[in-house]
Parts: sequence; C-alpha cells; structure tokens
Amino acid sequence: MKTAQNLLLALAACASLVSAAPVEGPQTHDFTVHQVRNPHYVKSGAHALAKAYRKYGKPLPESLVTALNNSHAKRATTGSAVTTPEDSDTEYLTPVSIGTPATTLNLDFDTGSADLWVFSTELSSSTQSGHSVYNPSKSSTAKKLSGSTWSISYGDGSGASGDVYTDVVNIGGVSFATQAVEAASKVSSQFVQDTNNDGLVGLAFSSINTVSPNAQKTFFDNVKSSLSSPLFAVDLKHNQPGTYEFGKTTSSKYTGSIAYTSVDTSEGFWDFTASSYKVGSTSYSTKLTGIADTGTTLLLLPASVVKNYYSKVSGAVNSSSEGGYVFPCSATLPTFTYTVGSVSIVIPADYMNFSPVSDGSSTCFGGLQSSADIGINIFGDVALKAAYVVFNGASTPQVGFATK
Ligand SMILES: Cc1noc(C)c1CN(C)Cc1cc2n(n1)CCN(c1cc(N)ncn1)C2
Repeated sequence: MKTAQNLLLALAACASLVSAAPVEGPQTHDFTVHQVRNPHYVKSGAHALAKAYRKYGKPLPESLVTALNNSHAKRATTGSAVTTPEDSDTEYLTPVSIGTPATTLNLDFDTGSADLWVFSTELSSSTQSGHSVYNPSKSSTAKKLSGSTWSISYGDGSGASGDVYTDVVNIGGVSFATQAVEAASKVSSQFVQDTNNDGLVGLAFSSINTVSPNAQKTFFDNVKSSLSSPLFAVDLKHNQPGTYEFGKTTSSKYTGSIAYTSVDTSEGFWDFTASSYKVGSTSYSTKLTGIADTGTTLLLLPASVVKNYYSKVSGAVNSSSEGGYVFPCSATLPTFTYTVGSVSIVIPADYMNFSPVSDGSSTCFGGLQSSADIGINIFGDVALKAAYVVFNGASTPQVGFATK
C-alpha cells in the first residue's frame, strides 16, 4: 500500500501544481494557470492524501480517517467587511449574509449592545417596506429557538422585540452555523423610517444579551475561539467607507503603535479610561472613563468637559430647544484630543461639527454633547472614527487605539 500511497500522494501533489503546456496547432491558446496562494490555507498531508484516495474511488485506510479527524490543521479564520456611513456618519452599515440560501442585510454593528436582531417577515408589510428582511421560513438552515423572545431599548428611546432562530451568519468571510438571529416582530418608529438599517449586530459582551429565558452569544463570542486572534478591529471613517476586521489587524490602516488599555466588562460594555484630554492646545489632566460604542453617533462626556470645549467656540450655546450645544456653522472649532497610554487621538475640528440642526440652517449641532443625563460617558462614532480601534476579547479583554 505504501507504493500505492506514495503514488496517490505524488498524484495529489502534481494535481496541485497545474500549469498545462500551451497546445500547438492551427490555433495557439495560452492555457497557463496562474496560482494565487490563499494566505489562510493551512496545508494538510492527510487531507491531500485523502483527496487522492477519493479521486480514485479508494476507501480511506482507518489510520487516514483517524488522522483527518484529529487533524489540527484547523483553518485559522480572519475576515473583513466594508462598513458604509449613512446620513452624515449617523450610523455605519455593514452587509451580513444570513440563512440558506443567503439573504444579505445591511446591519449596524454596535459595540454598545449584544443582540443580533434583524427586520423580518414577522413585521407588518408596511413596517418591512424599504428594508431587506430575514424570512426564516425560506431558510433551510433556520431553526426556531423555541420559547425564546427578546426585547431591547436603546439610549435614544428606540427599540425592537421579537422571537429567535438560529441560522448561519457570515460576516466578511467569517461564518457561524448556529448564530442566534433575533427576528423582529416589532420595531420603533426610528427604525421604520431608517430604511438603510435592517437591524443590528451587537458586539458588546454577551452578558447583556436580552434573549429570555436563556441569553444568547454575540457573533463575536461565537467565532472568537476560531479566529486567528480573538479580536475585531474597527476602522470607521468620516463620510467614507471603512472596515470591520475579524481575527486580525492590518498595519497599513494605522500609524505608529496600538496602545492597549484594560476594559471593565462588569456592565457588559467595552468600558475603558483615557488618561487625559485636550481642547485645542489646552491640556486637562482629567481621566475620562467611558464606553467605546460604535452604535452611538456622538461623543458624550461630562458637562464640565463639554463646557471647557464650547468655551472656545464663539456663539456656542447649550440650547434646550435643540437638545444640546449648538453654534454658528461658520464658527471656528478647536480639535478634541483623548489620550490612551502613549497614543493621543486628535479628533479634527470638522468632526466636532456634527451637522446643521435642520436642512439649510446656519446653526450647527455639536459632535460633543453632555453625558450628564445618561450616567455613562460614551466614545461614539465622532471619537472612534478618528482612530483605528482594536477590541481584543482575550481572557482579559482590552481595547486598543492607534492614530491613522
Ligand atoms: C436617528 C439615529 N440616531 O442614531 C442612530 C444610530 C440613528 C439611526 N436610526 C435612525 C435609528 C437608530 C436608533 C438607534 N440605532 N439606530 C442603533 C442602535 N441605537 C443605539 C445604540 C447604542 N449603542 N447606543 C444608543 N443607541 C439606537
């Protein structure tokens, strides 16, 4: 059998080096096959040998079957997906494929919550209108999580609720076969109107997942152990597409080094502390503890910090009618800098002008607002899009920041 095995192995080896010689004749075609190496492929002799046995219809020897089952050539996985800003960076939407055959929904990746929920056929037709929806009855891999329900409400008073299925979910090439997919049967008006948004992917800690009676794991918690590295990296940009990477960081996406700091997960968030901040060139040695939250649009910090900032903006007022600090759109704004370890993230002045309070208005709403009414500071998209941010889910979670 050895000879036969060697032959099959040799055949298998040849089979992987296909580069047919050009065929001479009345017409000449170039049949050269160009190999492109798959950087993620982990070579396995047992798999190559088994391929040869199968190719010639030979039963696999017991030893080979054992080797295959024990093969530690587990594919280390990584993936990357493009995320696109909507409505002046109000939110960032990323395509996610769900079910068999797959349907692609554009979802809001939210490191501030832990439910993966989607618009579904369980909503009224008028509510579904304009959205891509998940139809579990059309997915051969959908399984109802019997007796489970979910209900979530967000800081801005929006929310959704429904029942639960497990199904295959693929994000940027990283797939999990039995992800809890929370199908919405009710959504609040903010979501109905937002036809760009087909639901959310929660990337906070699974401890705050709302499924009852048994909380479900986030997509990241499900895939974490199979990733090359237990992390996801977030590269949000101002008015242009960015990326969510799973299992890897990409050095060309940032400058200098990534400064990591500890995370307090006790509330289920990526809660970290910046050691100091700056308004323009004025430094404040005040620590800022808050959550890294991709699902919140703005930067929400203590009233004292916000006051220091807008004291440098001529014409700025804290408007009760507009619900926060506003200023003349022509005002010159200072930058805002937050420091994590050795890295200082400078938020450019134009990020600090969120948008006119309404179309055509010459009064603009600030990207920095007070967190006083919330009870927690939130480093939302205004802060995060100035950085390359790594959410590391190792046994001691960390969050890392780099300039870009
Ligand atoms: C309008 C609007 N405002 O902000 C967003 C996003 C929208 C988009 N859209 C109209 C409606 C909407 C409302 C929410 N979302 N989407 C996403 C989840 N929300 C969060 C997440 C979180 N971590 N923290 C607080 N809320 C509230």
